[in-house]
Amino acid sequence: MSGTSMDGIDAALIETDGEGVVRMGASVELAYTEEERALLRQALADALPMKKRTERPGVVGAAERLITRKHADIISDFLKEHDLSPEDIDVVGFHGQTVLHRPHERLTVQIGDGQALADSLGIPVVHDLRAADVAEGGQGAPLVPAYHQALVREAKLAGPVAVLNLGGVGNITYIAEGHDPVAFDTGPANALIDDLMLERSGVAMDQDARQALAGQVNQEMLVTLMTHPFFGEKPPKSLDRNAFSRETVAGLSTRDAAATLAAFTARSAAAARRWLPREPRLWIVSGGGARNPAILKFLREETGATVRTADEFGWSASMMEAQAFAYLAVRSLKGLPLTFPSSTGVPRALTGGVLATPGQSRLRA
Ligand SMILES: Nc1ncnc2c1ncn2[C@@H]1O[C@H](COP(=O)(O)OP(=O)(O)OP(=O)(O)O)[C@@H](O)[C@H]1O
Ligand SMILES: CC(=O)N[C@H]1[C@@H]2OC[C@@H](O2)[C@@H](O)[C@@H]1O[C@H](C)C(=O)O
Repeated sequence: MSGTSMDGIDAALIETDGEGVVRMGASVELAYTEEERALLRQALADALPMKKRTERPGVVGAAERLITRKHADIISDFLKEHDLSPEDIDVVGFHGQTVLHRPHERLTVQIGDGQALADSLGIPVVHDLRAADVAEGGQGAPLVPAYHQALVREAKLAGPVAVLNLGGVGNITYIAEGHDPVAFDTGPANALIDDLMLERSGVAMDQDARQALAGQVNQEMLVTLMTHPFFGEKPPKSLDRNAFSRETVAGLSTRDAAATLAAFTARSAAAARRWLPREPRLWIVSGGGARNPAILKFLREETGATVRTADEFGWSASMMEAQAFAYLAVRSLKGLPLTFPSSTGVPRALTGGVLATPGQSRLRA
């Protein structure tokens, strides 16, 4: 998985039948270099005029080659490190890098060449996991809810439970018995904070919320930030990485701006309750935001509920998404649904993903 924060690639091994999660295995992360990150940021800018998902304007093609190569590297290094051979792995779930996400135009673009990855690894690859949903009128995101549901089911947690993933942007999955997962994007998570820190300090992260915890939330600006029309929209709804702007906090000191943006992330997540069938009793936070104590503190204040991190349940806050795409790949092979009317708004529960078998391209040629 290479997520919207573009910090790097996460790879995780799981054993699953596509229903329950049988076993979580080892994982690894590979950070992008500053130059690679700059290329990806440029690719996001160059992708803006895209009208068809096959177009590769500007540096998008170069970024796609980078994404494919880096994923091949991380997986083959992982296999070596753990003394595994390609035959030990049934399938790789390859999300790719989202460069454009405009579901209302039925367009979502994840770059990464699944066939080339399958050929290079000698392992079948399931890729392009959002396209089918968007083609059927779904939001194409979030996709992780099916995995959240499997985890909550296995942990036998009394519902309703909210699993909040805080990556570049945030998304929530509401799980209660007898329900398909209710899920949608909540608002910003770390992307605004990262962009602020990059601009102010040259490093794209407020490590351990050192700035935010030392700052004061500007309540007036927080109210202004919450006037964004996205929060009034009824789900299903999903976000592009750059949907929100940090312009409002531009005049604040770094610590106050970081505090205000962390509070913005928490308040927008809490605002999601408006669209849930019932108030969650327990919030489980995953993604990089689980490592931001300011966001967790504000979320406790905003919701008044129990807020825990995924790690506290023996899950992995940082590897949840990588594991989820492995899980989804298996579901795809079995034709099981990846998305639901209650998650992406797709008219019926739908499977997705494209299977690339090693050597297929040569056979076709
Ligand atoms: N120790 C930390 N302190 C503060 N923030 C952190 C810490 N560790 C990670 N983060 C934040 O988490 C972000 C990465 O989160 P994550 O890996 O979940 O995102 P992603 O998978 O790229 O995004 P998405 O879920 O949107 O696709 C970083 O950009 C950073 O802002
Ligand atoms: C289009 C796209 O890549 N969306 C991401 C993004 O990052 C978080 C949020 O927005 C989520 O909807 C989605 O990723 C997660 C992994 C998902 O689909 O569940």
